[in-house]
Amino acid sequence: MTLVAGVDSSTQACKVVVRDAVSGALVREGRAPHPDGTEVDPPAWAAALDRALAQAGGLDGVAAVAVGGQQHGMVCLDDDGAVVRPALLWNDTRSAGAARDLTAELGGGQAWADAVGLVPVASFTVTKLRWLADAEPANAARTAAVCLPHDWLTWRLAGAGLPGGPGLEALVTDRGDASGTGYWSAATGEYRPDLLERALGHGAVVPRVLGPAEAAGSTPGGVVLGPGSGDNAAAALGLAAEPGDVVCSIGTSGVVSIVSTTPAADPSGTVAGFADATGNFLPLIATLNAARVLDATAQLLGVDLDELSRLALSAPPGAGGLVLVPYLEGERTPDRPDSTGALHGLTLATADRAHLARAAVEGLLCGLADGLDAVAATGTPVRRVLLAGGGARSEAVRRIAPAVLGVPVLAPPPGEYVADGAARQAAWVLAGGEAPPEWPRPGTERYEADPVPAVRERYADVRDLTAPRLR
Ligand SMILES: Nc1ncnc2c1ncn2[C@@H]1O[C@H](COP(=O)(O)OP(=O)(O)O)[C@@H](O)[C@H]1O
Ligand SMILES: O=C(CO)[C@@H](O)[C@H](O)COP(=O)(O)O
Repeated sequence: MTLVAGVDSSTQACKVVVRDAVSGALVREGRAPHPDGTEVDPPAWAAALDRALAQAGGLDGVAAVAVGGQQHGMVCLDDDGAVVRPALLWNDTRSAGAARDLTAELGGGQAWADAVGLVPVASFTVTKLRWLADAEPANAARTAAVCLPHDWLTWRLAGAGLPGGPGLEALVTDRGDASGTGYWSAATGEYRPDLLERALGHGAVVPRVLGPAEAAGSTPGGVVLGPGSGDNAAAALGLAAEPGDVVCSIGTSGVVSIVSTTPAADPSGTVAGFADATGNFLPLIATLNAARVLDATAQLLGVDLDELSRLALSAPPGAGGLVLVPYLEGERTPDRPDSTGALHGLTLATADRAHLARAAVEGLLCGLADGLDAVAATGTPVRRVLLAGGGARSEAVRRIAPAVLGVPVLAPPPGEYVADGAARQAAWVLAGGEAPPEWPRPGTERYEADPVPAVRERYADVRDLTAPRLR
């Protein structure tokens, strides 16, 4: 049996799956938590990967491994390959001002959409580089190379950091993750070094962009490395999503993405024109507030997530007019980095646990419903909507989603689809060929509900009525 491993180095944890390269059958798995916060020292990811791999039985007998990872995080390296400062993650909003500056400097959203298929918001790497240049010029000056979390972990697996290990020139990435930097275009397949230099103040080494099944070298032990990808592109691969398939992921981020054969370039900045991990495209919207809205509401109510789900399902659709605007981390879509969450519509009748639980689920889903409208407007007809991410383990989310989104949703069994996608990519690198190996598609359970447009209408009325964050 030939084994392959897939890694998901996501916001909250590192997950590893080891699968049979031919059948895709799960053989072993492991996971380890990541530190909290929106700034993380990359060695903490390497330590979590080591722990998760050890729990999964290590790479013994594994022929190939690939890494999927949270997108956009800014990993700056000096000439010797040492990390310059802790990485700013995708959900760190301190670069919101830099995003506004960069957008204005290039002449607005249309110019950025034309250049790289996206308009800067605080999540994208390019804005973090400008923040670094403005706030920490000495660190910006020391930065010789810039890469992303999955690129850095792949490079470490190749032996970087070990005596005689590879240098900066060996950094590699893939189309999926490169397309989230703001200085690589999914439409042209080319870097825009001028945009990186505009942000950072000088040029820097960037990872070579590999093809979807191109080997990224090997570990010192001889395990073949796949190019890896951003977590959303890897999830699409793990779910075997095809053009027209929408993946709605409820993890730390809320994501709605659609596999498409054509690149997207939305000058409003709502939809980011990313690439996928197979050679296609992945227009995507992301929110900063998804599963953790459920975590926070459960904590507020002093219940676990199963009880939160039960409470939410016991309240009526629309929660009697109670609306939770879920901007607990600020927000990216819509672009409100300085906003906070809010509760509207409190009455004696709605001031109870069940209504609040329902409002939390509906609030996060309303953000994703706006996202579904936006990705559907990019022109690729929506074939089906798949639910993924840790938050999809909530029965309330699965049952309320079709009412808020207005379409039936398909829920695959709970699983680690990002890590699965990375493992499938590793198997593809071994097998070669034009398409990834055919592994059995995850079965899905279909959830349907009568659409309740009033939920989104009331949400739209109040979502901008929030207080600014205290800085
Ligand atoms: N049964 C459940 N109900 C609701 N949320 C859940 C459930 N199980 C896990 N989660 C949530 O899923 C989130 C983690 O999801 P995951 O997709 O792994 O996140 P990430 O990829 O961002 O690290 C956590 O916030 C966790 O509370
Ligand atoms: O910023 C984005 C997508 O643009 C996020 O989706 C990150 O990629 C983090 O993903 P999770 O850890 O929440 O899965």
